[in-house]
This record gives sequence, C-alpha cells and structure tokens, in this order.
Amino acid sequence: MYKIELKNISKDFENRQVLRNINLTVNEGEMVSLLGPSGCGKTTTLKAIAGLISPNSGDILFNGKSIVDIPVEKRGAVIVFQDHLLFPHMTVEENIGFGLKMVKVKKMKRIEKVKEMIKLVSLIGHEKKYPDELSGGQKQRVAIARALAIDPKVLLLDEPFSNLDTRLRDTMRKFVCDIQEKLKITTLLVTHDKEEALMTSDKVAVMLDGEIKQFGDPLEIYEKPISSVVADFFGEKNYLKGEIENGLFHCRAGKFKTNFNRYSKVVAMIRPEEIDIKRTKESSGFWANIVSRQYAGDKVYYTLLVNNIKLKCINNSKNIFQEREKVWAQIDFDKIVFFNNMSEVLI
Ligand SMILES: Nc1ncnc2c1ncn2[C@@H]1O[C@H](COP(=O)(O)OP(=O)(O)OP(=O)(O)O)[C@@H](O)[C@H]1O
Repeated sequence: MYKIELKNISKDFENRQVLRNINLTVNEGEMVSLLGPSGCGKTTTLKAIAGLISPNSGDILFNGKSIVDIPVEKRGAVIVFQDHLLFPHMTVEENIGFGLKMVKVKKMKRIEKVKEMIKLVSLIGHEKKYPDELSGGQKQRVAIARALAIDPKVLLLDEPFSNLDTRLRDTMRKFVCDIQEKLKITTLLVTHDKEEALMTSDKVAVMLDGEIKQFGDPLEIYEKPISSVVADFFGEKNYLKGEIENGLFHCRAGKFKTNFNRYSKVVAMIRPEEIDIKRTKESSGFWANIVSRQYAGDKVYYTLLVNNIKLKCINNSKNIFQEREKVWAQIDFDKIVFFNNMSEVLI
C-alpha cells in the first residue's frame, strides 16, 4: 500500500482558487477523512490524487515519488463516487470484472478474482443480477468490489454513503471500515458528515474554503479545535467574552475555575452538551432560566438565560425541564476551550 503526500497543492477553476496550498499526509494503511461543507474543494482534492484533474501547482507523492505526470490508470489509485456509476447493461459479476478486463487480466484469473470480491462484499447469490435489481447498499458494495478488484494501493471514497438512508449508511460505514481494516488499504474518505468522519477515521482533515484548517485524530479535532471556525463546523457553540485572573474566568454569566493563571482577555467556547442542568443546587454552578425548549427524542435542546446572557444547552431526555423553569446549571470546566480572540486558541 502507498503513503500519500500532498505538497502545496493549488487548483484554479475559471480564475477562482478552489484549492489553496493543500498539505496532507495519509500514511500507508491509514484511513483519513477529508471533512468539509459542500463546495470547499474535497472532490477536487480526490480527483487530483486520482489523476482526473491536474493541480496548477504543488506535488503529489505516492511512497515518496511524484505521480503528477503518471496517467490515471497507472497510479494505483481508484475512486468510488457516491452515485456508484455502475454499468446498467452489465451484471454484478461483469461490473466487478470490468476493470480487470480493461487491463487484460486472463479470463480464468478474472473469474477467480471476481468470485473473491463477491465473497468479500457479501454478494454471493447476486452475481447474475443487473444494477436495477439491487438495493442502494448492494449497488454500493458492487462499486466498492469493482474498485478493489484491481488491487489498488490507494482507495479514494467520495461521499460513498450519502445517498443511503440512515440505517443502511451505518451498516455500510461499518462494512467499509471492516474491509479497510482487513486489506489495510490506504484510504481517503471525502465526507461532509462530522459523525462519519469522527467514527470511521484514524485522522480527520477539516477543510474549509479550499484550505485544510486542522488535521489530527478525531478526539483532538473535536476536543481541541485550533480555531472557532473549526469548532463551529462541529455544531453550534456558546462563546463568552471575559477575563482570566488568578485561575478564575470572569464573564457576565459568572466566575468559573480554569487551569490558566496568566491574566488575559479571552473568549471561552462552551459546547452546549457540556452544560448540565438540574432542579437542585449542587457544588459549583449557577441558576438560570429556561427560555426555550426543543424536544428531539433522545435529547432536548434548551436556551438558558443567565444575567441577560443566552446559553445553548443540550441534555439527554431522562429529565425533561419546562420552559420558564429555574434550573441549576453546571459546566464541565475541563472541556472549556479558550480563544485569545475569535480565531486563535489559547494554549
Ligand atoms: N470542472 C470544474 N470547473 C469549474 N468549477 C469547478 C469544477 N469542479 C469543481 N468546481 C468548483 O470548485 C469548487 C469545489 O468543488 P468540489 O466538488 O471540490 O467541492 P466539494 O467540497 O467536493 O463539494 P460537494 O461536497 O458539494 O461535492 C466548487 O465551487 C465547484 O463549483
């Protein structure tokens, strides 16, 4: 399997810069997600690696060797798009064997490899079916089998699960992770789904507006965002302006203990799920009033009001509170992230 390295990749379309100095390393056998909103340049990055487009500048290396001048079919990378692109007039086994036929693999070997792939993606019994006789998940498995049949060294997945319903998406994610784990194939997964990126990958690259804003393991990306831009991508947050003095963070909502001692003006980022509410007073916390509530099954979204500051709060639905109820709010101090302004984290 190959190690992928992107070095200062830039790409313009119609005088608009779509990729800006992309640097990214996917180690051999790793699964990395490229996570970002629609239009930020994720697919363009995959296409550049696959060889479907050429970057304007920068270099792409596989195992330390530049591949920008190597044609698509010789790179050893395959790309699976969300819309499967199966050939409608070919059966499952013909679709899976197509790439092998193109590279002139002998018939007996081809039959053997197709059988192996059908087993790998659990499609035994469906060999003679045509794409329109398959479910969405089965089509996706055919597309993955077809990609893997040619023994690629790099697997590029472009939103492969986004057309599937929630339950099938979970099954397919697990299925792809299992295959990746089994084959140890270097994989770059493009997704706009935060949970998918955090759940499936060894590392996550957060991409916004043609740039990689942060790269790290899932826990680090979520717990220690380097900027409010990255943090906000993972959901709505509370930002409180204040000052740190003698180990206390002072803001309009109150005083909170911190691990910082040095005096500084800061903005504290508090995730809604890190505010816990109760009916009775307990250790450190503050009273707040519930001004709105939205019930969402397993969780409940609240807006709290304290000293004219609104705080978003998400709690599980074990205890449900009423609008206008007075509650005791507690914040998990260890989870507060301080920024020295709205863009840089305080270390
Ligand atoms: N061939 C092209 N010609 C002109 N503009 C393009 C071309 N391909 C992509 N773009 C533009 O480049 C930007 C990035 O597109 P890209 O498909 O890489 O985004 P993405 O992050 O994959 O988005 P999505 O999740 O919606 O697929 C978009 O604004 C898109 O319109």
